Amino acid sequence: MSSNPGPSQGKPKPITIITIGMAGAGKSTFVQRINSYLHTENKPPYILNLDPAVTRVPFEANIDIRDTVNYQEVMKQYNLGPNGGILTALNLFTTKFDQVLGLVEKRAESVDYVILDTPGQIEIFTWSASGAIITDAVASSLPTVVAYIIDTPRTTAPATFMSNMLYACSIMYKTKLPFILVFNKTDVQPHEFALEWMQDFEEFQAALASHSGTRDSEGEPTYMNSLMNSMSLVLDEFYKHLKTVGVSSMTGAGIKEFFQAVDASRTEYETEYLPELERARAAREQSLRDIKEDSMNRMMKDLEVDRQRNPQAFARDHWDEDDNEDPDGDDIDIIDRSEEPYPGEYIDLTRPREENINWPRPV
Ligand SMILES: Nc1nc2c(ncn2[C@@H]2O[C@H](COP(=O)(O)OP(=O)(O)OP(=O)(O)O)[C@@H](O)[C@H]2O)c(=O)[nH]1
Repeated sequence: MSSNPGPSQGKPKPITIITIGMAGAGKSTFVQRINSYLHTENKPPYILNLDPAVTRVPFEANIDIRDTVNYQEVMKQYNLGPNGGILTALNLFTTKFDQVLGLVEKRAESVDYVILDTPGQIEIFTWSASGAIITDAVASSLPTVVAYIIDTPRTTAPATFMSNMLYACSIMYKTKLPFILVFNKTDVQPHEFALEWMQDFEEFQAALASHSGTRDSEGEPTYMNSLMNSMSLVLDEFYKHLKTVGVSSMTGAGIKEFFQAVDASRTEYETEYLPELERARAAREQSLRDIKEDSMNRMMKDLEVDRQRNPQAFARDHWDEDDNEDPDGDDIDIIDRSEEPYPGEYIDLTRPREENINWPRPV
């Protein structure tokens, strides 16, 4: 695994797009659309399908999880339901992910974009250990951006919109990666309403108030209504860190703008994510060094206590460098007990091996 995803001499490293979204949001159709766009731009991408349960993908994946793990077999063998089967299949595949990354890195010189299509059940990727391992492995090797696909026609109700944004927010803070909100299916429903709600929380609160069911029988705002009002203020901060694009995976509208957002994310990755990653790496290494040093200090302290308690023994045991010279020339002092006559043998003290030994008897 490469440890330097930063800009190098010559061709910049390919940027990885991880597509995530609720079931039916249009991830696969979107991947197919960006794939055909990149082909027309003469920049064919490298595609990974990570959905083991998908029956048909509308694109030719370079690496397909289904070639490695048979999800139906996993369900049978491990006696699992569909979601457990998908999760276990993804876990099994993750154990081989270093090979996947090796293959991707081999193609780094010839491709500009690597695309990951993830399982339809969003939580299987976003909240599983394997999803986190895959995301971290890719992001520590190549510049990476998350494309969060939203089903725009199904997000026009303020409560649904809020749930979707909270989900996106949690993924963004979990991965800490550059994040693009992709409002898909704009051929059916333009996404301007969402932009207005994101730019001005009062617009969102007004939309919320105009929806039925937001007041109880006494005319007071319901608990949900108050909660969502407050959340809209909280999310205001989250919206500032986002790029948004409206696309139609059906017609291809907005795809060019999507790639402008992706290319802009490279800078964000290099200036924000990468230094954070290197800081985390350095902190981890420092903490390992600290643990080692602490153990060493404790061991030396213990030795010091022993020396003070028993200075004569210490004087006898004093390690003389000259005494330590190995006549054979190989400086190994470790004793191999397996050379002894009865290595590791259980000794039954009640039946001494040599009869002439006078074992003390209990009185
Ligand atoms: N009108 C319209 N329909 C779309 C668009 N994108 C996807 N769809 C439709 O939305 C449905 C779901 O699309 P998929 O690409 O299968 O969605 P997905 O998120 O990959 O689905 P799962 O992986 O099963 O969760 C399909 O019927 C698509 O034809 C779009 O931009 N416009």
